[in-house]
Amino acid sequence: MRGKSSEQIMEEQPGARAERGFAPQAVQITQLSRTYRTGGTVVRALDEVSIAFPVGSFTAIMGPSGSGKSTLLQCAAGLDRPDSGQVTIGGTDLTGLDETALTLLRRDHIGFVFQSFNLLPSLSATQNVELPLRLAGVRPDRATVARALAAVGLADRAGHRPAQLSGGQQQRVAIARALVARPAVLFADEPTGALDAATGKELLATLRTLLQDPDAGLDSIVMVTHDPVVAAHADRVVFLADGRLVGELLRPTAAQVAARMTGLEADRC
Ligand SMILES: Nc1ncnc2c1ncn2[C@@H]1O[C@H](COP(=O)(O)OP(=O)(O)OP(=O)(O)O)[C@@H](O)[C@H]1O
Repeated sequence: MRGKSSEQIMEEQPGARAERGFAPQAVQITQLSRTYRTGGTVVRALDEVSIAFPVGSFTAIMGPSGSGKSTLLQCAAGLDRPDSGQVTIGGTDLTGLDETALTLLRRDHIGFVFQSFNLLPSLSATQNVELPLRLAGVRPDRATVARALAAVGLADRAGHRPAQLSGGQQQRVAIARALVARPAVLFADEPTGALDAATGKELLATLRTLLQDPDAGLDSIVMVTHDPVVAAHADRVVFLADGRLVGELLRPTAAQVAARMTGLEADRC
C-alpha cells in the first residue's frame, strides 16, 4: 500500500464504501502500537490496540491521564505515525501512505477539532472556515461555507471575528471548519474542555445532529474526554489504561462512566 496514489484514494470515497459494502466500519484500527523514546526512557503509549468505529457511531475515549487517549486519536487521524499496526479509513490503510497521500486523505476524509479552538483572530468566521480549502488550493464555494456555518447554528455570525464570538460559538466555527470538506470521520480531542457545562452540552447536541444529518456526510465521531457527563453523550465509551483497551460501556449514564473511571484510577495506585 505504500506510495498509494491520490487517485486510488479518491476511488475509495467513504460515501461509496457503504453502498459497495466494502467496509461497514468508518474506522478500523488493528494492533496499533506507538512508543515514545525520550533520552533513555521508553514509553509504550499504545500497546496493540484494536478497535473499530462503525458507520453512524459516536464514541468517547476515556482513561486516566497518560493512558494513551490523545496518541490513539492522533494516530487514528493520521496526525502521528504508529510504530506498527493499521488504521483503515474509507478502505484505505493510512499507515501505508506516503506523506503526500496521507495529507490528501486527511484533507478529504478526516476532520479534527481540538480543545483550543485554533481560529485565526484576524479572520471572520467565514474566512476561518474557508481557510483549509484555500490552503489546499481550492477556491471556496460561498454556498458550501455558508451551509457549514448554518449547520452549526452560526448563519448570523458569519462576518464576526473570533474575539466577537463566545467560546461555544468559536468552537462551532472550528467544527464548521473541520466539516466543510465533508469528512467521513470527525476526531475531537476534548472539544468541550474549554466550555462551561451548559455550552458544552449544546455543542454535543450539535455534534449528534450533524452525525444524523445526511447532508453533513459524516460517518462517525470519535471524541476524547475526561468528563463522564460529556462521555455519556456518546453511544459507546471505551476505556484505555496504560496504552491498552480495558473495557467499554454502551449507552452508559455519567454515573456508570464515573464509576468505571474511579476503578481505573484505583488500579493505578
Ligand atoms: N511526544 C511525546 N514524547 C514522549 N512521550 C510522549 C509524547 N506524547 C505522549 N507521550 C507519553 O505517552 C503516554 C500517553 O500520552 P497521551 O498524551 O496519549 O495520554 P492521554 O491519555 O491523552 O493523557 P492526558 O489525559 O493526560 O491528556 C504518556 O505517558 C505520555 O507521557
